[in-house]
Amino acid sequence: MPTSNELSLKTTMPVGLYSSKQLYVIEQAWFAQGNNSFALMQQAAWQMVKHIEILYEEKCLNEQLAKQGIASRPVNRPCRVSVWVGKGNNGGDGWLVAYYLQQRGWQVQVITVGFEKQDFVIKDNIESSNEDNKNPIADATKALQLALSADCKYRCFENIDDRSMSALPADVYIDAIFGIGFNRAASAIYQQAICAFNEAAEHVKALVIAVDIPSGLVASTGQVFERVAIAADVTLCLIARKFGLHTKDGLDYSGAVIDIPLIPHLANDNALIPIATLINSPNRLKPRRQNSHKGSYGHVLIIGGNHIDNSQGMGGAAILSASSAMATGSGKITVACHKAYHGALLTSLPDAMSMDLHDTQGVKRLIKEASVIAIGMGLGRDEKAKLLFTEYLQAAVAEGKPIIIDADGLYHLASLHRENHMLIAELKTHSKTYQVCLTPHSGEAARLLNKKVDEIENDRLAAITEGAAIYGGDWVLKGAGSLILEQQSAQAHVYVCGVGNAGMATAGMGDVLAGVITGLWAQDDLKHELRSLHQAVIIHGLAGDVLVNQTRNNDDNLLLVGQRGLQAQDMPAAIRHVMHLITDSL
Ligand SMILES: NC(=O)C1=CN([C@@H]2O[C@H](COP(=O)(O)OP(=O)(O)OC[C@H]3O[C@@H](n4cnc5c(N)ncnc54)[C@H](OP(=O)(O)O)[C@@H]3O)[C@@H](O)[C@H]2O)[C@@H](O)CC1
Ligand SMILES: Nc1ncnc2c1ncn2[C@@H]1O[C@H](COP(=O)(O)OP(=O)(O)O)[C@@H](O)[C@H]1O
Repeated sequence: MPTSNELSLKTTMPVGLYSSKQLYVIEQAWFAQGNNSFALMQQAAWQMVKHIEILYEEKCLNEQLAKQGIASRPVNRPCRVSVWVGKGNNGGDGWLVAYYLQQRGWQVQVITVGFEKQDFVIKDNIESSNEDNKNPIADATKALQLALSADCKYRCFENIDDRSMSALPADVYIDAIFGIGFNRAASAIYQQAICAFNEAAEHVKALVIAVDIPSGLVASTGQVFERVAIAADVTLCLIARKFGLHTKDGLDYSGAVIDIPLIPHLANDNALIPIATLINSPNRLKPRRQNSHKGSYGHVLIIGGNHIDNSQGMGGAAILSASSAMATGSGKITVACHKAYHGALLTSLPDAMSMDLHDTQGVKRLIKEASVIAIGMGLGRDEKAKLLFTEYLQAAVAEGKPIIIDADGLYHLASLHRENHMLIAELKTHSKTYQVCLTPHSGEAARLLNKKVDEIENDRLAAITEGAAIYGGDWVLKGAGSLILEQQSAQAHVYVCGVGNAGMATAGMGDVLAGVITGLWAQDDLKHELRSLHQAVIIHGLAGDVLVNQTRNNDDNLLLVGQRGLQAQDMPAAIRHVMHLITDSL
């Protein structure tokens, strides 16, 4: 997570993200050219060993610095590694890593999971049986045989009560139980092994390194079943970056990701276009033209902030969206909210104009004038609110306006879809010519797609794709590693947001995002890419990161603030700061 000072300097390249299926296609294309699969496994393992040694060295150095000079790296004993292997090729990688580390002087213990006794019978004709090609020996078996022939010590994992698993306190724990072949909830023995691994590694404060992907994490979705997965400090990602490392649970289990690309991507077909692109940096903005005026930066209309039957009030939602749109630099803002909030609006944002949400003629006149319309934040879910939503959305479509639909607007949209209301088809047609954006979190997406929240969460990529196909427009599926689907360009593309933090899991952050999108879209002095949806999501995430890294001056005391207690109302100042940092100087 960058500090605000680093932010101005740090630009990272977008990274293509792939599914397991694509990874297998890349490998097969390589083998089809006559390249040897075991040689690839050896190359993978050898490169990983080099990384493991460097990573362990770095960890020791950092601990040494923290303890002010007290060396923590073992000086009078070998480094110790515990390598946990499963039966697939990921386990094969693990056996070879163990073998090479032992050759490098490490004290090695392999813990096997899911093996039978006969798996460990030493075969002395591996090379010859492989050469006849009738019964080629699996790469993972060859790797195991090589390690056994070099006398690598191993133990079979029995169950979680087997305390001897932690008998060898290791400096480094390597996870090679499952790789990209993991695709369903693990059976009991594997679950126990994963939990035992995590417990033992934590107990001895070892460096935890996952081979290719942490075991228990599904490479194509980022799903973890029942929170059972290896919690890695570092993942050594082979061949190509996996989608699941960067969204949903992936962020909690992968640690730092280091790429080991190994081979070129030879397969030359559409199947190998990355399923998504990870982005961490916004596009840079040009300074404003000197000869410009407020009209040059658009007029935003926020429709929301209702007060339902004199009880529940949601004025803050519209105010947060408006302040955030203003912080991005939009020229003019009007908020159509309940009259009860006009005072609060003008107190916190005197720059905004106000309109009574229930003055339908007045609001429709504004829809005509505005450059972008955001609707739904705190609009309410009752029938009266639904009528307002329908009427205003119809007007915005009829006027050919860019539209952002968020929060309660999405609730009503789902109802209209169930009723087969013609507005759904009209909105979809509208989205082919004008910018339209829907910004659901998983709960809202579930309603829009008439599914359970779990179904959405278990395959977020499938959910966003289905949503965009049904309703049209660009989509943000919010949450850790938000997905952004843009279909305005010739080919729909999905981005994964690589910035932002869990401090942003707080009420009002979505209203802020809707404001950022609206504010950017209004500024048509910016080129398309600079006010794209992914640009808005990145700016929003970076603003959240700036807030949790800032130092606050409280009287004379400098206070470092973190994720807990982050408030949406602090976001506009941070957004403005990010806008400044990403703008080239004159
Ligand atoms: N090809 C190459 O040369 C290279 C490959 N490389 C390495 O190979 C890795 C991919 O290997 P892989 O395809 O063998 O998959 P992997 O994850 O090791 O194991 C699959 C096994 O687990 C089982 N299984 C799955 N889910 C399960 C569950 N929930 N509970 C229980 N069992 C479950 C599954 O069983 P099945 O589904 O077949 O019933 C199968 O037996 C990749 O990540 C990289 O590390 C690199 O070395 C580069 C060169
Ligand atoms: N753990 C997290 N990591 C990164 N971003 C997050 C996280 N939790 C929430 N956010 C972001 O904060 C915003 C929350 O939106 P939402 O749930 O709609 O809030 P609200 O409805 O209260 O305004 C989204 O942009 C989301 O991506």
